[in-house]
Amino acid sequence: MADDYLQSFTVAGFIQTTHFIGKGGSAEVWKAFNMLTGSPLALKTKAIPAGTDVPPADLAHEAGIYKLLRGAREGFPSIHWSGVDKDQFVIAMDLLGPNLQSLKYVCRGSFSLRTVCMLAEQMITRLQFIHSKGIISGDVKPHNFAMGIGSKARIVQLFDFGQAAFFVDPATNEHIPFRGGRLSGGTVRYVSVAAHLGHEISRRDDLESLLYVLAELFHGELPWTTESDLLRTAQMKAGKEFQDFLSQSLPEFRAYHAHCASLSYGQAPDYALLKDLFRKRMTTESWQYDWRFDWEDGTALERGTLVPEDYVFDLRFVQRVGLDPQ
Ligand SMILES: Nc1ncnc2c1ncn2[C@@H]1O[C@H](COP(=O)(O)OP(=O)(O)OP(=O)(O)O)[C@@H](O)[C@H]1O
Repeated sequence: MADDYLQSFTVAGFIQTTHFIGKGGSAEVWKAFNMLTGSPLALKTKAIPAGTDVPPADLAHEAGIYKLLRGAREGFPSIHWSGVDKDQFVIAMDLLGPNLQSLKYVCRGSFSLRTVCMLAEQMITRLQFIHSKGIISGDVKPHNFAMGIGSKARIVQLFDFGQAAFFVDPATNEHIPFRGGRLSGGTVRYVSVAAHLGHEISRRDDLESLLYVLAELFHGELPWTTESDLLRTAQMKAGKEFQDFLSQSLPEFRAYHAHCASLSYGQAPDYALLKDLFRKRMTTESWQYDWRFDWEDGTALERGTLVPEDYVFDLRFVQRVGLDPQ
């Protein structure tokens, strides 16, 4: 690992960074630890313009969203500290494990149906929770779901609320009115058809994006690729290409799509109906919700995971180097 990936600075007197993890749209993320407890942390940082102490609006907004999600039983990184420290704004949160995009790679490009059903249960529940707080993600993608670490290693965590928005007006407690002519945020590959059209997005759009994510995790690809331009991607999602794709896909995905298509702009999705689609499949196949996903147990994958069998502790190797008493 290059030296510049090993960087150490302290924040708020009790947090010390150890490594650079990565750079997002506008912020940097660091691996760190709490110097008082030793517990691992991740820091999201953004420089403040010289001579000011005004927090950057986007990161301050994200910190606010995390605070609103504090009541969740599980599934979101906890915030340990946020604020201005020296010349940067910092959010200190739980360190997460690998995201679903990396895990898909480890599983050679796609997940088994059992893993997709178990993921769907947790991912729909995460969206249901943020929606219950009046928040929509606006950027549902495999990179924004990561596994926890340690005792949370089988719990899917939703993170990165850089594009999150409120769909309930705090002044009136009403759903925000529909508007057109909006600039589409999110990630082209997964945004809803309405977002492509510049419509204000709502809860149904998060769930539509999740359908694209689940379908890609299962099939390994979607009809549109990174090469398809914006207009072509929108046409494929709304048109025959996605219909054809669905017709050869799982009945669960077809029913899920039909539900999304039936929702009006301000209507609450039927989360239970969506979860039931995958629960029924788990029951029909006599699969247990043991949360042992493919990356932990690759036996349901045709070609196993990328981790070769030789990594498994091998007694013959121990004998060869003379460590075995016999
Ligand atoms: N709490 C965390 N623990 C571990 N890694 C994290 C954590 N938060 C973010 N990361 C990683 O840091 C990198 C940058 O994170 P960021 O949240 O900015 O994501 P991004 O999706 O790249 O940003 P954007 O969507 O704004 O372009 C990503 O690789 C992300 O997986």
